[in-house]
Amino acid sequence: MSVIEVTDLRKSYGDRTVVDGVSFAVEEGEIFGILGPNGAGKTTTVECVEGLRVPDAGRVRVTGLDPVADHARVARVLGAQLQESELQAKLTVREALELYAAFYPRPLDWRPLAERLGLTAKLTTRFAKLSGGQKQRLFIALALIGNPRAVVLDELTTGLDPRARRDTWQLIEDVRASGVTVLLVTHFMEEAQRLCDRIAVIDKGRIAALDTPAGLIRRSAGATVISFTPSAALDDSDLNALPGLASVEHKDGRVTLAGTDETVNAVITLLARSHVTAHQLRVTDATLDDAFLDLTKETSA
Ligand SMILES: Nc1ncnc2c1ncn2[C@@H]1O[C@H](COP(=O)(O)OP(=O)(O)OP(=O)(O)O)[C@@H](O)[C@H]1O
Repeated sequence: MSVIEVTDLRKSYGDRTVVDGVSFAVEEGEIFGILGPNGAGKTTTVECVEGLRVPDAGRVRVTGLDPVADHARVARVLGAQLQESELQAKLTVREALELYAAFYPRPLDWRPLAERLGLTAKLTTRFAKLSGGQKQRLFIALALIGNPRAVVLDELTTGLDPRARRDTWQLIEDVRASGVTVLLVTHFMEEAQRLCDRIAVIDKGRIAALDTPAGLIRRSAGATVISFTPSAALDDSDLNALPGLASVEHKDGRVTLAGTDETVNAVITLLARSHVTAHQLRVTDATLDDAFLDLTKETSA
């Protein structure tokens, strides 16, 4: 059984449909990413998983339980990261940990948890005095304190500096290594590429693609990019006829082609046949960024 199962989820606000038939399943021990542009419906989707919103249609199960009908039991198996505004400014780190531990029947011991998250030196510090990274670490601790099987982390690293973001990534990897399944909502491609086993790309309330990061890159047009400055002009019709070609661009005497490995081989053959030398030849893999733009471009046009 999957830890989280979402089947044909639909949710509208008034006459605006923001989640329009979303389905995915998160397996035990996975870091599963939900990636999408602003307003795509990511938060609404995970709030339905958490039982904070009631779906209009479709089915959501968390370890087989309905998050709305079985809200109390779901809250015990699914940890949720809190939004900043939900903690009182004067609460110390220790008080917050003790308070939240008291909500659960079998909480983790907060001391080793605080130690693991690098909060031991901050136990007497009030919430308002914590840095952005320390607050995020506390939110992770509070999401884990109930000893959940899975945890939802929504935009956890937004607003953090690059160092704090990297530290948080390490923590998320540690959380998974400790056996907790992670559902991660993010805007950051690099974060998704680095952390997630699989990613659902959500756009306008629908799943545009669901695959591993490498699979998403492979399936987008133009997974390989080749660029060079030709010693003599190449015939455009020859370039356009290259197999697997996704796009051709000419700029400042440089030719940039997006395509597949087949395109690379064919362009090399074409250059040799045309006796044209390719100066500063570069072949690079597309990034998840490129794949994301490609996967969401049809619906955003
Ligand atoms: N309670 C609500 N009432 C009306 N509209 C809402 C409500 N909550 C969200 N929306 C709208 O639904 C759409 C989807 O919002 P949602 O927060 O799910 O998107 P998101 O993908 O998480 O976006 P972001 O990345 O910007 O957080 C947005 O246009 C938002 O303005």
